Amino acid sequence: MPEQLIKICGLTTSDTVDAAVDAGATHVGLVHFEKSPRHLSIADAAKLRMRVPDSVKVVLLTVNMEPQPTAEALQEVQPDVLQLHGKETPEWLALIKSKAPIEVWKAVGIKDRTALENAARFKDSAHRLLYDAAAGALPGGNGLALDWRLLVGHRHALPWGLAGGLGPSNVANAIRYTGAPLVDASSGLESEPGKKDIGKIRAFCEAALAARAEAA
Ligand SMILES: O=C(O)c1ccccc1N[C@@H]1O[C@H](COP(=O)(O)O)[C@@H](O)[C@H]1O
Repeated sequence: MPEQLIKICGLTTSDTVDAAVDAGATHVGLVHFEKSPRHLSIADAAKLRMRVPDSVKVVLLTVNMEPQPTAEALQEVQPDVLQLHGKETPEWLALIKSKAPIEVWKAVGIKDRTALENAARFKDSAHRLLYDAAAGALPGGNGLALDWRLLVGHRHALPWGLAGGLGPSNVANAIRYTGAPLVDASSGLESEPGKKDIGKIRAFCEAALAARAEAA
């Protein structure tokens, strides 16, 4: 049975990074986007990154950031994965890849079947697609779920993950219903915008791992 991948995103403190690692997250996400309540400076992201053991991957999330500053951020933070959560094109991804050979995930807002099919345009430029609800007030991190029914039976062009409105109470159903190999949550694990709740992080990881074990 493949491992259930779990990404806890928008972590901003040492204790919540440690809690995510201890709870079984396979990926921890650090957001560098000034409009986000989860924004970290590159220097702070680099400091938090140092706490994460090699067994857990660090994902740096940016939104429409130009390739040159992106390359500089990658150099400083040394993440394992770059998650692009804006309107970046396949050409943009290719340019970033030419500057820094790193795993690149493209987040795509899914409002209908056409949007899901169009995500295949990243087939040669991304390593993974992350399906999220179509943008709300922010490009992501809005706690909005996409219509999971769209994913059932879909032939994915790349490895993929499910984001958008996930939390401890719905992640098991999301895994059962869609078979998502990776689940990603941020605002659903907070007590207020930007403040992660350690109890919710633990409950999310436990529910995701139990759902995957049940499917075995
Ligand atoms: O978390 C943010 O503030 C954010 C800002 C800009 C783009 C993406 C952002 N978060 C990512 O959005 C998805 C869904 O989040 P949620 O669970 O619905 O809150 C996830 O990948 C977040 O990391």
